[in-house]
Amino acid sequence: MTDLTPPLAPSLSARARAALGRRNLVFVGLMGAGKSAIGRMTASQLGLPFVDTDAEIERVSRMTISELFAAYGESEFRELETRVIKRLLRTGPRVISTGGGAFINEKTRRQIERGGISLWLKADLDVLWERVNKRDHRPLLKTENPKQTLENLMNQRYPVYGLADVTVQSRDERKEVIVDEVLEAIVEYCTKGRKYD
Ligand SMILES: Nc1ncnc2c1ncn2[C@@H]1O[C@H](COP(=O)(O)OP(=O)(O)O)[C@@H](O)[C@H]1O
Ligand SMILES: O=C(O)C1=C[C@@H](OP(=O)(O)O)[C@@H](O)[C@H](O)C1
Ligand SMILES: [Mg+2]
Repeated sequence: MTDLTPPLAPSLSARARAALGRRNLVFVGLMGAGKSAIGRMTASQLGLPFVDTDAEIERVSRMTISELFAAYGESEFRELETRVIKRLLRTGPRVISTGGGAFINEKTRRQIERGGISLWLKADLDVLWERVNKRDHRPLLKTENPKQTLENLMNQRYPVYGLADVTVQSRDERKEVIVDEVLEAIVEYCTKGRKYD
């Protein structure tokens, strides 16, 4: 007997995976935007390996990010971050979540531009603050007024994050919803071949 059931339409994950092809997907954006959490879930939906650059830096240096900042300062951390990201971009495809400063560094940004699709998870100050004030592992926020520091970083960095290929709004919404929006945005960007926001 012939099976007359119509073929199922490809799922959103499958369409996004096909659209991405051999390219890496690189999450950028400010601390608390959800790069690590949403990046990991997106990788799982795409069936791709996931790497968080902060975790990779901690693994190779056998130090925490806070220890690295304290022992060697931010500029040494950035050197290490650039080297790690360059290596990760060389093979793929994979999903890479960067630390908030990575895309701001010109050298690292050029590497990301060459090696993958950059996706800015954009969020309002209050959303970011709600998320980051629960933990204290971010050395840049160990200041007198961390919320003000975060706002200053927003003002400095948002024009640069705006150079990313794709922008998705991270907000007070379930992570699964944001992941679906990320997948939709990838399909849209890859099929239309232009900046998406
Ligand atoms: N859509 C979301 N809803 C609720 N919590 C979120 C959402 N996205 C991220 N988070 C939480 O916010 C915190 C910061 O997220 P994280 O992925 O570490 O951000 P980043 O890597 O951009 O600094 C984590 O506890 C994470 O689980
Ligand atoms: O914004 C930044 O410069 C940083 C963000 C952090 O990562 P998350 O954005 O994942 O918190 C981490 O790389 C380091 O503390 C510096
Ligand atoms: Mg992170």
